[in-house]
Amino acid sequence: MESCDAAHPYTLIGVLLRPPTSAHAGAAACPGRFFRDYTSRATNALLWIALISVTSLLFRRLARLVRLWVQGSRIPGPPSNPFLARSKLIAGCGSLGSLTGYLAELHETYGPIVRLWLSPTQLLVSVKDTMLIKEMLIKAEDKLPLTGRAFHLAFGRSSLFVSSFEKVRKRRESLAEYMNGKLAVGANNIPLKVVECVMGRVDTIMGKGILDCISVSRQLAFYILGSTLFGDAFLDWPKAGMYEEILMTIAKDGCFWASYTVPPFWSSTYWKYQHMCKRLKHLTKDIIQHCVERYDLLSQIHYNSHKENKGNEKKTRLDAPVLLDNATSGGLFQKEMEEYLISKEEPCGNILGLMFHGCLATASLISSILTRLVLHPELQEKLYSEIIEVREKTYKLDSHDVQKMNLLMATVHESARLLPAGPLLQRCSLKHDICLSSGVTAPAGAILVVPLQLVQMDNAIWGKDASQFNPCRFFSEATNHKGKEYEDFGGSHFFSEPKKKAAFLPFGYGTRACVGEKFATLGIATLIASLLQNYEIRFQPGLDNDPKPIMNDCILQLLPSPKVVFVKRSK
Ligand code: HEM
Repeated sequence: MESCDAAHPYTLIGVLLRPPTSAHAGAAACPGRFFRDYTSRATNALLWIALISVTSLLFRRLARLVRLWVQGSRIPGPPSNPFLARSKLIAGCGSLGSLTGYLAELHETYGPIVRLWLSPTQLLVSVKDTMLIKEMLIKAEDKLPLTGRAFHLAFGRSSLFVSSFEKVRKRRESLAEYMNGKLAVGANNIPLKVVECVMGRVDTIMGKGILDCISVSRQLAFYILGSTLFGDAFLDWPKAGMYEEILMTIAKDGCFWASYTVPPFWSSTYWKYQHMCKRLKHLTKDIIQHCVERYDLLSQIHYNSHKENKGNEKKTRLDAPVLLDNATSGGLFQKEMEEYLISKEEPCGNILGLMFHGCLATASLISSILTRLVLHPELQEKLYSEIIEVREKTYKLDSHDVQKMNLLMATVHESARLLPAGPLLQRCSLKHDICLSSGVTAPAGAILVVPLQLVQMDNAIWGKDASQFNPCRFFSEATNHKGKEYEDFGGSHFFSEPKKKAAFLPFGYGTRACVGEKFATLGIATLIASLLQNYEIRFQPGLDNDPKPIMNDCILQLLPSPKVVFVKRSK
């Protein structure tokens, strides 16, 4: 008989090779030993399983990395070792002023597709040729995981702005339908109310001191989007100012904190950021509550859920805000609103994400337009005449009338061309390699980008004056169609040349293109028309304003925000 203390082969192979009889005999002779034996073997087996899983995971990662290096090295680009990538990148961007400047030089040397190592595990592939851009933006369906993480960290669970296309596909479809239908109608009425609301505030701010284009644009964007999503109740919501401030602060830091793979729990600044995100969520719940009280949403939802049983006809509320009106008709935010009302814990991720992206992008475009208008008083006068001409034939200015204003629409497009919301359109394909018709294969996981400023200001496509502000370049087709209403306005009707059309990408293109393009274009144009109809925008007198755009190599720098005044027009 074996002693209880006898040495056992506590290894996987040992366990497998051991004759079963001895174990049974030992266990029968000493019952405590059976359990000890059993526990040790189970622990051993678990450790082995863990070791094998971790090793295979590491091998898979290593294999993916080697694949990335091999495939990356086949794409044209500067000869660089992925391990020395960061220092090369910093040197390249430093000497040429920005990443876009560096990419411009690389495209000049290596052609329309260029690779650049950002770190040993991060490969950036930049595409500049318009046909290849289209192909890439259709084939690459995912966004960078960093984007999804930034939204998730700041706003919580969401079914929009998530990295994987599979996860956003359904929500995108319902949102697109909603935006292109109801919001386009809502855009008719909102801007004038927003202009009145913001101008009331602008008068107060001007009384206190100086007003700059960026802060006015932020307020306009914030209120136009807020009142579109939440209804008129948003305009008199007392906490709107605080909401805007927190939203903008979170916008600045989002990507920085999301860049940590493990959240930096040790940093007090991180907790301050988290605290701010929490406050924003509370404020979102507050505005929903405010709307609920204003429009008696609860009874609407209740009424709605019982209407089929009772056979009642649906009541139409003409004054209902888009969000709430939509809630009653079973669309966009009904799920969020109902979940919130039931659980009181709904993080409102989609609402916050839309407010965040919509406000930032819309504010940037409005600011770009206002700056052009102050710089070009003659354009302002022409636009005013165009607005008055259309206005005389109509009862009240709406988005259908605005589509007839060719110069105004061209001004919105030209401003978007010269200053897109971000310097790069980014995509990636999480699972599959992307094979392009040029023969280049971008490996799965690579960061695929379109350098927007280079494409939208390419002399070869837009002509020698590509970097100049000239709304008339969009006119070729618009003038031919003068007087015709653009039912399907999507930003492309002005172009007669397919090359230019393909090189105009401020709202992206393809599978993950902006869902709010039509709404934003029409909403902003209607807003600018309402603004110019009532006010003239001028430089603040007595200040040293030099807002001329700066050209650095081929890259247009951000416009400085000129200090402005709004002068009421005499009717
Ligand atoms: C001037 C205003 C705007 C600009 C310049 C803009 C621009 C963009 C761009 C460049 C993208 C990425 C497209 C791509 O990767 O191909 C995007 C995505 C998106 N935009 Fe906008 N946007 C604006 C306003 C809005 C508004 C007002 C909304 C809705 C309220 C909106 C909703 C979205 C959504 C949901 C996505 C994400 C699509 C996805 O990831 O699947 N946008 N936008």
